[in-house]
Amino acid sequence: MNNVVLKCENVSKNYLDAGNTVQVLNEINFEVLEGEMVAVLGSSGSGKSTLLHILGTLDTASAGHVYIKSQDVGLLSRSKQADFRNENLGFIYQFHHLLMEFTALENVAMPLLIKGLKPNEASITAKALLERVGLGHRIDHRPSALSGGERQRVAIARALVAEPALILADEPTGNLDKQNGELIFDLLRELNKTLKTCFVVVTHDLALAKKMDRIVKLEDGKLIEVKDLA
Ligand SMILES: Nc1ncnc2c1ncn2[C@@H]1O[C@H](COP(=O)(O)OP(=O)(O)OP(=O)(O)O)[C@@H](O)[C@H]1O
Repeated sequence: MNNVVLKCENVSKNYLDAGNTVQVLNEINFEVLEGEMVAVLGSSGSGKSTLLHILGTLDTASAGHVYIKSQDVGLLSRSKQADFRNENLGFIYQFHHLLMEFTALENVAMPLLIKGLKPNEASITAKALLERVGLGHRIDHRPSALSGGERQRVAIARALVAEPALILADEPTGNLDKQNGELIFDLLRELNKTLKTCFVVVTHDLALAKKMDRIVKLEDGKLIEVKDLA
């Protein structure tokens, strides 16, 4: 039987805007199975980032439940949610929040140190992954000495290094040229195949979406399955 890694049950999100309630997400029901890569499409303002933040426990739903590996994450305290994120989730965001005072290697090693690995082991694993994303020659650089695309690849390596069950990505290849975009997608796909890592990827890039196992689209607060992408 397929394992459900992520499940949204009647998830809604409202914002109060100048005294009016705006419903961005309207009773979303959604499942991601172990080993699935799912693309989330939707026009600007349709709620893609809002949904991704709720799935990643970085924001709370106005109603409904999010289960990750059967845990109702809304029932956890803030500090338990942080532990849960470190243990189970990886994030790839456009504004990647690298730690500016640390090198690329130290940024990527950080999740492993938090997990309790010895510095030497963390460093070896982080270095190998930085080489995989084409940054073997940049490991000792701080983010300020890297280009936007290089920073993006450091952030991707950091999201992947601890081998989380679920990776939430917002335009993961957005800042990259075609060649590096393909390199990153191939790496994500390899991780997906070897470790059955799940991906939920928000993107406007239809070519990237078509490479996923499944495509969904946010429209008028609802999430709909897209069968054929024109
Ligand atoms: N804190 C907030 N307060 C009020 N409204 C908000 C807030 N955050 C988001 N919104 C509104 O919710 C809607 C969805 O925003 P969201 O950022 O999730 O869209 P998106 O699909 O990710 O857009 P884009 O593709 O442009 O990044 C927008 O209309 C936005 O203005």
